[in-house]
Amino acid sequence: MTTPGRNTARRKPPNVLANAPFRKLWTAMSLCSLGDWLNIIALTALAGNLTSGAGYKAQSLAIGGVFVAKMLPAILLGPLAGAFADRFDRRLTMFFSDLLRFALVLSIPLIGSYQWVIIATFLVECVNLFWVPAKDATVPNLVPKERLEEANQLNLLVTYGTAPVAALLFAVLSVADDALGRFVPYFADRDTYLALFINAIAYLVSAFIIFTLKDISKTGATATAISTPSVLRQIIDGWRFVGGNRLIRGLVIGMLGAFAAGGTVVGVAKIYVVALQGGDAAYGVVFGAVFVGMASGMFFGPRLLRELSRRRLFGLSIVVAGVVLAAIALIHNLVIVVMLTVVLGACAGIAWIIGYTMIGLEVEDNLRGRTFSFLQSLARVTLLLVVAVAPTLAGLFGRHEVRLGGETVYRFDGSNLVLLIGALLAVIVGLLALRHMDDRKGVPIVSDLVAAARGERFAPEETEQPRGMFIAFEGGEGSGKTTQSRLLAIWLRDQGFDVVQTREPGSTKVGMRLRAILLDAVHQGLSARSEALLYAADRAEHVEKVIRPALYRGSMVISDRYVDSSLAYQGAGRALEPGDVARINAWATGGLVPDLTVLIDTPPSVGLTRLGGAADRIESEPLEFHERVRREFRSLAAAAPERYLVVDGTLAQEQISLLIHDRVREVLPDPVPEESEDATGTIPVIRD
Ligand SMILES: Nc1ncnc2c1ncn2[C@@H]1O[C@H](COP(=O)(O)OP(=O)(O)O)[C@@H](O)[C@H]1O
Ligand SMILES: Cc1cn([C@H]2C[C@H](O)[C@@H](COP(=O)(O)OP(=O)(O)O)O2)c(=O)[nH]c1=O
Repeated sequence: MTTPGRNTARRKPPNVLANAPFRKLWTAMSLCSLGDWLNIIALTALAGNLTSGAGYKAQSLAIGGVFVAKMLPAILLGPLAGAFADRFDRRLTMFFSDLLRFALVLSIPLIGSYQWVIIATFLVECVNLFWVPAKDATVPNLVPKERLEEANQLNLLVTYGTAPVAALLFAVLSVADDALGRFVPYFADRDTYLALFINAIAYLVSAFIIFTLKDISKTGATATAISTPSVLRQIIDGWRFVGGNRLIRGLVIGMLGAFAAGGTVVGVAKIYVVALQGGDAAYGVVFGAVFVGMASGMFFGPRLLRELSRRRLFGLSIVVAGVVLAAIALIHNLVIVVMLTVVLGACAGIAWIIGYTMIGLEVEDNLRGRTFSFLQSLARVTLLLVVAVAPTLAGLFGRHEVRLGGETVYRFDGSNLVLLIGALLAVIVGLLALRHMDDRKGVPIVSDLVAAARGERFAPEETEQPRGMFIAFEGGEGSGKTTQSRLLAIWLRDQGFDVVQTREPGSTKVGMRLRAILLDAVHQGLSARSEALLYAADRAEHVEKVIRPALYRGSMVISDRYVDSSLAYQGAGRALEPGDVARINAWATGGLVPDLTVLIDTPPSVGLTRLGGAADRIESEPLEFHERVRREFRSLAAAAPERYLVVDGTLAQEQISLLIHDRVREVLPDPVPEESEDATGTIPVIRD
């Protein structure tokens, strides 16, 4: 913890935990969260133990019952209690809630009947409905506004971060309970009691801390009123504005799929562990494994396979979660199941964090808060359904044995079935996400994965190159590029090709803005480097949004200017390092090189005089600049004659066209017969 004024003194303001009242509240919250998690694990385990003589079906249903009792109050009565809680003195509300929870939890082992487990669970959750909103409303009172986000993050950390701690603590406590049972007969065969006692004490300590926290305002009057719309309302409203966005819809469904996969394990863990001859300690370990995995997935996920498209990683992690879940369902070995559960949790965590981040980026600022609360409500309902339905379904299916010939018998119980169904769902959801959200269509996912594992981004080989053809026109000002590229487009269309005619800069939405900056004579002070970067930015958009998609469709793409213009104008004209200009452009275009570049070589003295209208920022450069540009174009062409056609721009338009056709005909996928030249004769002359 940070002390104000010490290591954070210089630039960073002090950590929110330096605020003593908030620190106290946070400690109480951490204890309660730990208690809550311990409570759910201990009670489901206890429900299983109390009904162990009643058969598989009754035992499963009993565990499902605890989950339902645990989650129902929040969904049914949440908003009601929220409104109520705001009218009372918050400190006393929390204090008495803690005392009540202490008494209720303590009564469970003392009474020791299944019915009371369910009733007490339900009551504890009803009390929680008062505690939580009182706590939520108190935080903004104790913490300055600019620290609120940090405080909320800390809240989230203890809410979920205490789960694995509680699970492991439970495992340790049930072992300790066994040991204690040898000396104190009361604890013998009462594996979960110690955990419940600790749980009760956590609430009691929290009550004490809250009681000493005098800074909590007495009523809700001074605080920002918090209104919590019902979970159902949030979901309906939320779907209205995110349902229309295809990407977000995919993300939400995928995230819930991942969540449900983790939830199935939690739901049937107890009965599955019993079937695998594991005790309560083993149950705690499996429960904890899900959360340890999730936490590490959320932490390492963003760092994992950096070169892989996030959308692909999202879909893949859900598919892998499904496959791992299937393995968990089928392999009857506790140690392997625990290890696989960590992997499953990690996959779910990766999917969750990627989805969360992507939604954060996609959704506009003013809708983001609502979207996240929608997501959390939906996750809660999904979890409720899964943890309640999973054990119930498992119970109804019952226990089965399959004879595999001879002595070998394979057990296939309800829990195996439920896990398999969960696995199937996750795989389907993951595959749908991969198909609908893929941003690297045409690139095999395996090659992408192998490259990403090596820390590289996979660039398609020659054989996977787009089917279309890319022709660029280059040359100085007024050399006739626009005229000739249009004529070529018309000629190719006449041959039946699908042609996309485009130009640089300014062929995309962003590109048009960049063009305005680049060519407006007003921006005289633009530095050479930023000019080069802006042209490269325009090109990156152009390649990704226009050229590549067209090439993948099999179209002919004709671009008026491309990378060579930057090499000539920014490299030679502005005297930037040619290697640098080439590198940023190779990066911007993902290495896309034209199949043919037509250089219309015209002396600047001729070209510039052909232009009408006011000169733009580049046209108004001195003649010497344009001479350098021309020389660079020519030397680029000379260096790779197989990819260039250099034509004399002072020839007549028709002559230039014929020269271009001759060369293009050679490189076309289906050679165009000479007679087709007649078609061009009918084309009207194009004037600018
Ligand atoms: N071969 C040519 N001979 C004479 N004028 C030409 C020729 N090609 C084009 N022009 C004219 O020169 C001007 C500039 O041509 P344009 O195709 O816009 O060049 P660029 O796109 O290279 O700036 C236009 O008015 C066009 O009609
Ligand atoms: C594409 C590109 C263009 N330019 C300059 C050259 C041109 O003067 C201008 C493009 O203007 P534009 O009006 O399209 O002219 P033109 O008909 O001559 O192609 O941008 C660069 O300096 N670097 C580049 O990478």
